[in-house]
Amino acid sequence: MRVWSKSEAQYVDHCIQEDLGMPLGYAMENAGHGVADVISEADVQSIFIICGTGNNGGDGMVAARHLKALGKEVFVYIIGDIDKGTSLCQEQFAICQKLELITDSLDMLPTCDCIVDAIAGTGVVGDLRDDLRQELDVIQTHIQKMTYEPLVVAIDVPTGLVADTGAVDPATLAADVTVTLGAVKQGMLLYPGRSYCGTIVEKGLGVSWDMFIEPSRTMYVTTEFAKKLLPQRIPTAHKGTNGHVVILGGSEGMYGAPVMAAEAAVYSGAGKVTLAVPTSCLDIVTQKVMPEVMTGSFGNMLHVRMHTVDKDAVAIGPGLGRNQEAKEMVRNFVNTFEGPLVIDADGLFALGRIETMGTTFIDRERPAVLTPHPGEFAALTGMTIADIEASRVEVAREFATKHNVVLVLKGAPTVVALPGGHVYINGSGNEGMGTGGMGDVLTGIISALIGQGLPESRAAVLGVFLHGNAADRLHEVKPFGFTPSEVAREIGTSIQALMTEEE
Ligand SMILES: NC(=O)C1=CN([C@@H]2O[C@H](COP(=O)(O)OP(=O)(O)OC[C@H]3O[C@@H](n4cnc5c(N)ncnc54)[C@H](OP(=O)(O)O)[C@@H]3O)[C@@H](O)[C@H]2O)[C@@H](O)CC1
Ligand SMILES: Nc1ncnc2c1ncn2[C@@H]1O[C@H](COP(=O)(O)OP(=O)(O)O)[C@@H](O)[C@H]1O
Ligand SMILES: [K+]
Repeated sequence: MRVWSKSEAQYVDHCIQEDLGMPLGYAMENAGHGVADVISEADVQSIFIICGTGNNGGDGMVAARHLKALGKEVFVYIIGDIDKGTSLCQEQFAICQKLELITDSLDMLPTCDCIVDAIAGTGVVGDLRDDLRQELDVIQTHIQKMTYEPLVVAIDVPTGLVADTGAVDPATLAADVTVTLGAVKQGMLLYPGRSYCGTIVEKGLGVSWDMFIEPSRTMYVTTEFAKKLLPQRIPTAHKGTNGHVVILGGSEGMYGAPVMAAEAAVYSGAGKVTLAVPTSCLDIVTQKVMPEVMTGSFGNMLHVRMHTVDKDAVAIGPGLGRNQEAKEMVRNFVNTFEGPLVIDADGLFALGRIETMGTTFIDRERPAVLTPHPGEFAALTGMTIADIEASRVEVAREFATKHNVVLVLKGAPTVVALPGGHVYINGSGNEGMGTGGMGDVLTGIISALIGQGLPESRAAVLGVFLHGNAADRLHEVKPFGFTPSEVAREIGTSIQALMTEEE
């Protein structure tokens, strides 16, 4: 599903008029009609529509007209000075006035079973002004006093949700349904914004927009989308064609991380998996790991090279430790290994600031996959975690393009940014995943998918989705307390569910 930034929404708005010569009112008519369709499908009879004086308010008034025509009781309440509104908004206001839909008080709001937020959409500039905040607070108080819960519908975005970042004004009304126009806005998929949107329904503008903006620059990864990324298995597939994955990790006291990564690779369909650990860890790791995983050890770079030469995917980092020796080993390996590579956890730590790696990543023919959580990404970039979280899509995009890597910036939601500048916002996963080892499992999944022949970009996007989807299945049974290993064991079921998903 395509995701729009605020500037893309505004650019489409511009192109509809300038390039197509189509009056924007046509798009508004479609938008408002779409909103009315959604509301009319809900079991509500009386609708209180709160409109601003921009085009979002215009959409609200178009919806009002359609809902009235469907026999609903409709009230339109305007916030702001209509005389200073956009011409389209004024035009719709004049019609609504003649239809006697306009009310100048909130008195009827508590009698309605649906409240529509058409105050503002992508046109909000800066923080909400205090006068609007006060109006929203009054509306909120009215809603809270109601003896039943009205259906709250937001048009395009809930007013005060920042369309690019997902930041939300304290006065923003939380919606049960957000009818978004053209395409979902980025901030609706990012927290805290995501919690304010309720169910997201996309409605078209009556015109295709993909001739104006790149159709795939930012995508939301849904089940239908992920299904298209699955690897195909030929009937004659054997362990040689399904990829040999090597996990390099482990250190004294950190045996679990590489074991979980290796086992996740097995559960994700790798043909063969070798877990290579420092010599001192070999015995204990061999006892711990499932029998399907082969084990090996390394004491120097030569051993590391022997384990990794000609392999189909190599992941470095889980549980490797942070001592100088480990750090040098990682840097040396990353600087010289040209095969398919995933770097996670202590492997990322060893890189330090990404600039210290010179042109290592830029020179690679196959981009490396880096899987940092925000803390690790902060160490790679020198940014604060707060700044990363405030614009995770844009910082991920910039990093991936600048350094020629597939960046998996983990979190809620995880975003995958590709060297070409495309970003995939993951649509699976849940809060039950916040438990040690969950990232190690993801590393194993992505490595196994690369080993099965998927390009790094596709493996990362699909791997992140499958990881979250497997956890979502466990979450249905228990909200938290499921383990990373259980998530790994669920991957096959997630793949099966994707395969049988209806188009
Ligand atoms: N994409 C498309 O192709 C199409 C898009 N369409 C629709 O157009 C919408 C965008 O419309 P837009 O650009 O007119 O702005 P919009 O969201 O109504 O906001 C303006 C209102 O917000 C207010 N306001 C602003 N800042 C504020 C603040 N800090 N604090 C307080 N108030 C503030 C501002 O008040 P003012 O500052 O003028 O007093 C005014 O009332 C878009 O979301 C979608 O719904 C469809 O109609 C068809 C095709
Ligand atoms: N609230 C959440 N919603 C969705 N995914 C989450 C959430 N919390 C954690 N995750 C996922 O769990 C994984 C945790 O990875 P990481 O922090 O590297 O764990 P570890 O270092 O313990 O292996 C990431 O893939 C992350 O996206
Ligand atoms: K709105």
